[in-house]
Amino acid sequence: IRSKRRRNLPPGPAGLPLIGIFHQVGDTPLHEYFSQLSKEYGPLLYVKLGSRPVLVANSSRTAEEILKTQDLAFCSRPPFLSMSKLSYERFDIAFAPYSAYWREMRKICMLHLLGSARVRTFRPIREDEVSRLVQKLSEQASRGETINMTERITYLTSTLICRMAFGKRYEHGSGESKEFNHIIREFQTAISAFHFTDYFPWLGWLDKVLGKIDHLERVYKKWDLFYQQLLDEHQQPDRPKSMDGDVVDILLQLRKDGSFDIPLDHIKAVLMNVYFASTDTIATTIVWAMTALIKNPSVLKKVQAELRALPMPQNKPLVEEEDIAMAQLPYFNAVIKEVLRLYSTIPLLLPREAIKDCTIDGYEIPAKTLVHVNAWAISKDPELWKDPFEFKPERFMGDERKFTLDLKGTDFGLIPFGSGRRGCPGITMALATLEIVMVNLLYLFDWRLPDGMKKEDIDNDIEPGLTMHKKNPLFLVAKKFV
Ligand code: HEM
Repeated sequence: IRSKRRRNLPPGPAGLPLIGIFHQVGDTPLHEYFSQLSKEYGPLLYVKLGSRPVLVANSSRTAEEILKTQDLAFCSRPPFLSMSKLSYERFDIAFAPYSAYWREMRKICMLHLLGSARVRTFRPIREDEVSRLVQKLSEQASRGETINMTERITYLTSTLICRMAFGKRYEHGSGESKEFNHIIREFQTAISAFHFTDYFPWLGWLDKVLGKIDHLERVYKKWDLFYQQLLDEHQQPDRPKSMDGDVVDILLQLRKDGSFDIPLDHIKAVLMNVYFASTDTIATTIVWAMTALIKNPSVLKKVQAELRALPMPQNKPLVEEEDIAMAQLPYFNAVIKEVLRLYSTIPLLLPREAIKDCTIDGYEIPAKTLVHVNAWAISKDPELWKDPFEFKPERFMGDERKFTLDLKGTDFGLIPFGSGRRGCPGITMALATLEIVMVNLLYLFDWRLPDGMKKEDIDNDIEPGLTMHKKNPLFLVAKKFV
């Protein structure tokens, strides 16, 4: 009887039979499209994408309902085709369905890979890579060269994470580095590719006919080989002890101890998460930060003045993490928050799935509904944020409540790392990396636009995908300050 009754679903455009609202989205990024719809239909939106029912939370209150009050009902992930394939059929952390397996994996990773103590042990790698970056930038600065910041920063974060996770370092421009970049790009394209199976299951055969399944299989095989070689290298009996300590070593050691009793394929799935959840997100955030600062010279000047007042020993080539840990940097911290607010690195968080039928605001949400929390729209909500599209770190200064806001998902007006059971477990690693890179870029260099370019020429265009990449590279000119 219940299934025959019309459910009291949240409001939203009716869409067409079979395709829902797919045809209406066009080129508008999904987070912006949902945000526009919510102006008409309210903060809780229900639409169909193909035959898939989708719930979108567009306000801090509805986000809190999903990520906190009813977190347990909404803490699974949908079984999308590419994510499933590339995560070893969801035996990772990020795309795994809610289960005892996922809880155990997440607990082990928090304890051994991503907690503050472990993040501290990777400090020498962070400082070494940042000092290599500083060296490169100094050379380019002395020649007055225009620097492709997007390329530099992407290489930095990729190299950093590769060393921490895999114990590998590829020299910029080397054959190995080019090959690695190539398979990274293939992975990124494959994971965010559109598949009919996900939204139009009855057209799933088209994925096969169009060669999409074969392509996915090829990308999967290449990465499987890469992880297998890593595992083999790490298990060589003659591997020097001095090389121990990367994520592969930690996971293999836990497996040997018996405290992490999982097949090697599942270790590969975790390695995938660690690399792909970190590199792109951190690089993108730094590129947007530099974009915002070059477009807002008074903010750039103010944050540099705060950093340059740090008591630094003479002739030290780098601001180290120790120098930052001891300092009070309220304006710098406000700049980081404002970047994450304005640019929302992962605008719709990672998609969730309702585990069971539940009710929000009196509306019925069926089990298996795909759930998006629109972090981008929430952090532009004019009721929470004055002049929401302006870059104003000052909004986080002073004695307002927002000053103490901590990014960990306790204040639902700003949730760049999500919140609740599935919130980002890598936040400590992310913030430590963002901090050391940004402090050094701003302390050690003055920045300007290439000759003939005005700040109005820098666009905010974005690349479609889970992460909100800046579409066009950012070019800047550096001058060494000290
Ligand atoms: C600026 C950098 C980063 C941003 C903005 C970011 C943001 C996010 C967001 C929004 C989610 C989804 C949260 C949700 O569904 O509520 C997430 C999940 C996740 N992040 Fe991050 N992240 C960053 C860096 C990292 C790093 C450095 C790691 C380390 C490996 C990491 C590992 C993960 C994992 C494993 C998940 C899935 C968690 C789960 O499903 O249980 N992230 N991240």
